[in-house]
Amino acid sequence: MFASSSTSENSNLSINSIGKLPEESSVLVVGAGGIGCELLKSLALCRFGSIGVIDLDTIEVSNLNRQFLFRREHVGQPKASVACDSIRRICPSIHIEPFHGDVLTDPRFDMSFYKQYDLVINALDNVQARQHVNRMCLLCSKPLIDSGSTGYNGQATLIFKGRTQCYDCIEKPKQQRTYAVCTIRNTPSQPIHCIVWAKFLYNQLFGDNEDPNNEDVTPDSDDPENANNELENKTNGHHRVSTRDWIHKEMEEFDPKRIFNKLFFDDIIYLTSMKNLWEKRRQPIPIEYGKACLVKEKNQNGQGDHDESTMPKITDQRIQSISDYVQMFIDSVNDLKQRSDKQREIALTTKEPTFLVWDKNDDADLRFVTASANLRAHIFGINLTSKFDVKSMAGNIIPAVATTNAIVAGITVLQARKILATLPRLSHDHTLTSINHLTNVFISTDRKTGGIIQSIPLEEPNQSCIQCSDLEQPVRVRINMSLFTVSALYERVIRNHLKMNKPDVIIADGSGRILISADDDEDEQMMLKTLDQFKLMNGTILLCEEDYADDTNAALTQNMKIKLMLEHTDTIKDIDDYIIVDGHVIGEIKQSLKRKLPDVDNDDDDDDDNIQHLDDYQNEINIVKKTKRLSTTPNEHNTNTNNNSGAIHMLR
Ligand SMILES: Nc1ncnc2c1ncn2[C@@H]1O[C@H](COP(=O)(O)OP(=O)(O)OP(=O)(O)O)[C@@H](O)[C@H]1O
Ligand SMILES: [Zn+2]
Repeated sequence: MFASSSTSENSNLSINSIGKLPEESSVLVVGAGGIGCELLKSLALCRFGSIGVIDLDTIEVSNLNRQFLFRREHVGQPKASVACDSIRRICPSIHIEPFHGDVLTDPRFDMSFYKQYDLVINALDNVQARQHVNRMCLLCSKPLIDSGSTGYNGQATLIFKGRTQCYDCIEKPKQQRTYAVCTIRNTPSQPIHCIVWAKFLYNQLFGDNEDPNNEDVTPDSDDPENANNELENKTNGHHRVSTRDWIHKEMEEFDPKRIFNKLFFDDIIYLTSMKNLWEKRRQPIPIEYGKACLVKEKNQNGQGDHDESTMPKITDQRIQSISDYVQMFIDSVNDLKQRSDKQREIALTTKEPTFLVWDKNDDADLRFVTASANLRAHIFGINLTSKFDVKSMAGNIIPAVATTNAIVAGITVLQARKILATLPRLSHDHTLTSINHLTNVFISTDRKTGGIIQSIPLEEPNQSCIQCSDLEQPVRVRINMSLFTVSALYERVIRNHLKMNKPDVIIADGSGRILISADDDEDEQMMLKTLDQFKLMNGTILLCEEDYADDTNAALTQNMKIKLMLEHTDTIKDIDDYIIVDGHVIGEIKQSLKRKLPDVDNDDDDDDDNIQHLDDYQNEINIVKKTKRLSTTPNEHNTNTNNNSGAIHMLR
């Protein structure tokens, strides 16, 4: 089926006879959406003996057109369990088990969970979950197939620890386009600018106000284009008031009409006073609530629905009149206000957030963004956008193609069978034999690169990839993420236990986020936050990197890198407790590690016996690469003193 890169590969397929048979194998499928449903059906029909299915979601009407294991009567039920029920009807003898939960955070999905399976398949739709499963499979040495599709393109790529590139080896292109802040706040010229603005507005009214990415929607008076323009005295008393500050006061006696006038009248008047902006642009025209209700046209300039097609359109695909959008704005604001109040109440007694999170599949969320974006577009003389198109643009969606999903799923099952053929039969040793005959498979409509289905040789791991650069296991620390603070992690685990001085702590999720910077002073408030407040989760890997040079004393110089994996457990109830599960410290250590570095509270020297003394290497001037195993004896390091009350248990 594939455009194979060498004929010898085909002959290697005969090793199927000595490899594992599908009926003897267990596969974990993560994601039961578009590809997941196709995949489960194909795995079952190919007689795979045991399948685990993880999905966090429940079934929505919009899934039914392509996720054929689900029917209308299933809407609202968990995808994982309905998918398993449907598969059991096709293959009654199959052993298939659903897991309704988030692969990122659900404590059930720990290393021992992954170890039950011969093979893991990703059928996910987001980078974060894919990265997480990739890391878990590297940790557990499990073969992983990452399947995915975008429109007519797709892939089924193979990941084997230490033998191929992993998911993190290649930097992911930023999926979201970025727009200049001034364009969004002051001078939009395309529908997408208004949609981005409307999503920021949603966050300001109902979302996470502490999220630093939540850009203010108020006119930006620092716009460089408006330099040297005196503002305040030209605004006829319309002062610029930050929407974020304004809304908090306003929420008390909540009036959607006042919000309307602030956004679409007062702020626009202020914008028009920034004269330089409008020298070469059409000036925006403010609208007041009362007058806007009367505008029956689709747009101020007579613009609007340019689609001359005579095809009948479903309601959501139609452009509506301005007065319709005014009504849509008022109604959706009222709906969301009610929901936001309810959410705050729920948050008092649960771990739920206090704010709403925008979701393209939620009708009130979509109505709010459609109405706000179109009212703004009308003011700036920009074409209006239907609710249907807003959903696609705001959700950054490329439509899913059912046929591509079916092809990807078929190829993925073939890939799975080839992998099983490399696993020794009747043995618990999961070491792969030869993988020379395996390839990555891509489906591409770009004909320049070859056939539609292309088979590309596997590549070696990228040595600069954080996951693959060294193959030592990270130090695993078990904590309760909702109790353990950044400060406890830094002081107790990183400085006191791992004996680092002042390392950078980088979140190794591809985002480049730095949790703690060695160069900056510690922000006390931020240090007191718990790890889950930083959206760190079960399985997150932190890279602690220290490049400490003491000019006056070479013995204090150290260059260390330690990978720290966070494992969440609800069973730890004390905010200071943590458990080091096992691991290696990997470091490039100059001279002696048994030192007293400045600023490090070394009162608790209980690790000294385990620190390798490098005195024997004193004459070596070159950096020595050393691996130090932390203790493996349970409770050997159980310290419970007053000044260091965190209980440390060392387990294997
Ligand atoms: N962290 C996660 N844990 C478990 N399942 C996940 C996680 N992230 C995504 N998924 C699941 O992966 C599946 C991906 O399927 P798909 O790409 O078809 O998306 P969808 O949400 O079903 O469809 P659409 O986004 O088009 O509405 C979804 O069912 C989703 O619930
Ligand atoms: Zn890698």
